[in-house]
Amino acid sequence: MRTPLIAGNWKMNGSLALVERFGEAFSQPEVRLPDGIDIALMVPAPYLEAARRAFSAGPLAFGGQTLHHERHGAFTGEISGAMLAEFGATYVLVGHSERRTLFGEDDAAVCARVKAALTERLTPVLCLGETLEERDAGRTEAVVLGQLEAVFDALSPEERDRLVIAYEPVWAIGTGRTATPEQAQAVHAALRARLADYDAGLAEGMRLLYGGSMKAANAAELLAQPDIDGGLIGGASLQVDDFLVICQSAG
Ligand SMILES: O=C(CO)COP(=O)(O)O
Repeated sequence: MRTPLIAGNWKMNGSLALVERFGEAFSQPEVRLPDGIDIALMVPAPYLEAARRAFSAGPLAFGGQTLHHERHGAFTGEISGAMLAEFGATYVLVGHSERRTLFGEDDAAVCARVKAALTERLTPVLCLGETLEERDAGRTEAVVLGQLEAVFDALSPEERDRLVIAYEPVWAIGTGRTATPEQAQAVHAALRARLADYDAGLAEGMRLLYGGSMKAANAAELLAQPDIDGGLIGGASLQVDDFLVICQSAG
């Protein structure tokens, strides 16, 4: 059995006050969360210390949204995995489509960042997804499997076991246009089948999250799919009540 993971990606949103609000809301004794799920928020880097304090007593883990592949050096504006780990982060997103398209991260850069995260004992959440043009051209599987292979081919079997994968169709991110449960399940099944080519145990244990306009109203039917093991949530992870409902849908 795979432990579901509900992860919020705040992107360049939120505030110190929102970190506090989440910390308080999730540590209330009357809050009912399913047993045996993992919950994490990927906060903007300036909020890491606040997250460390506000989430310490509750069920929320936290992580970064990207990292540089070097530990330190003359890379103005960048953040290293060592720094994330120093603040108590346990996860880091790698290869989010916004990083790929807006900040020019190619497969080689994504791969180097995954390796850097693993070196720091962070759990990389490797993000994959096709654009609308690629889907319309019938290339969805080729694109996402290519993104998967670009990283997994470069890792050892022990390293592969330590990743989480998030399938986020680019056309569903921030658009309100969610993939149908069937569309998402089909891609997740293809990803798991490709992982089985590496190793059956790897495929069985790998957590595959869906992301792209997941919200309180559609989380349950997406999370009910056999190969969807959690969610990566943008907009709805900025609302305490919505995020709570999504977490409750994972039980
Ligand atoms: O990009 C996403 C999470 O990483 C998804 O964002 P939305 O949930 O806002 O569509």
